[in-house]
Amino acid sequence: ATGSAAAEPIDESDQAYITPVTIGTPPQTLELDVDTGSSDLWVFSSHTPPSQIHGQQIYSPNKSSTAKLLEGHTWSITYGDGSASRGNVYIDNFTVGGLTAEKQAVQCAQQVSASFTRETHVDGLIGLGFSTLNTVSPKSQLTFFDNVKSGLDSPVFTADLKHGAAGTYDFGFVDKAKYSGEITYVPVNPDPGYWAFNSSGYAIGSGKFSASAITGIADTGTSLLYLPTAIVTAYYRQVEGATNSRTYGGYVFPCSSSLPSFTFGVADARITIPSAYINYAPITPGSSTCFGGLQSSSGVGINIFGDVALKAAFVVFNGGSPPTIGWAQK
Ligand SMILES: C[C@H](Cc1ccc(C(C)(C)C)cc1)[C@H](NN)c1nnnn1Cc1ccc2c(c1)OCO2
Repeated sequence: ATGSAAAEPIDESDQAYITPVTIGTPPQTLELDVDTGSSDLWVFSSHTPPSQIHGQQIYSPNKSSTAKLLEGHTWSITYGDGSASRGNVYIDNFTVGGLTAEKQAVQCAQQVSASFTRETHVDGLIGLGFSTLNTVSPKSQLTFFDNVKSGLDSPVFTADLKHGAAGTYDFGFVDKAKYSGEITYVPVNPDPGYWAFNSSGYAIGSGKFSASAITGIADTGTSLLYLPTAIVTAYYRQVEGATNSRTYGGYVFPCSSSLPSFTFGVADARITIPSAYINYAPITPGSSTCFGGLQSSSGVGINIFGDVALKAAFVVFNGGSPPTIGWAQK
């Protein structure tokens, strides 16, 4: 089996991407944020206090003839940006891009933080990290990918995210039409539960490539690219008027500044992020000060190749044994 689903940016800065899914019988449609950096599949639901719902679509298990409460199980997650949610768990049919997991654990929110309430377009998250990170207790649950993997033509899913346009998540196959050149695969360390891999170094603009092993995670659920401070300061040294703002929590610069591109290595392959992707967004709508799409990882604790990096490439998340991750230009 194979599947293919759209990944639509929720705003003009590609802060997050949403993918349509259907849950239950008859099918209820929600739009979820595919997140390879976490492993809980949770949704706004009929159990979410109305005061915490601000336009989101909800899943009502009591309207699904195939929903079954997972008795005595709860979940609670706090994300690295401080966002959080918790609730109970139902087992139901879950379909993404024409691919159905019959008995998917659908975690229903009974509480969401203000950051989720504020994001009216996001009805929940599909965690596609490793199932070891799932927070359901007392028995942790499998991700959608782990549930459908054995039935896929190939145990993979791919991300083709785009800047200001709809991209795709494919399941079970690698679409040759979506990339150019060759895909370079490198090992993944699944122990932390993320798609952790080593980048081989970086270059700023047309500068020379600096070889250095950078361990990071490929995270579709994070907007920006977070790298070691030394790399980030070297980058913004080349940007007129760039400052590291305590007020805005990172590097900002005049929106009119010209920015160098940023290249990162994957083994002997090179992925170049166009400068436009690093001019992330005005600090507030209409401001002439812009926030950088490349920021220091020192406050985050881990290097994250988020959407700013991912949308410059075609990425293969290979769930075989051993797991690997593939990167190609496009
Ligand atoms: C933050 C997302 C999880 C999320 C996604 C979307 C949303 C909104 C819908 C409200 C837009 C909130 C939260 C990330 N996913 N793997 C994550 N979950 N746990 N760690 N990370 C990565 C990290 C960690 C720390 C950081 C960070 C990033 O950005 C700033 O500081």
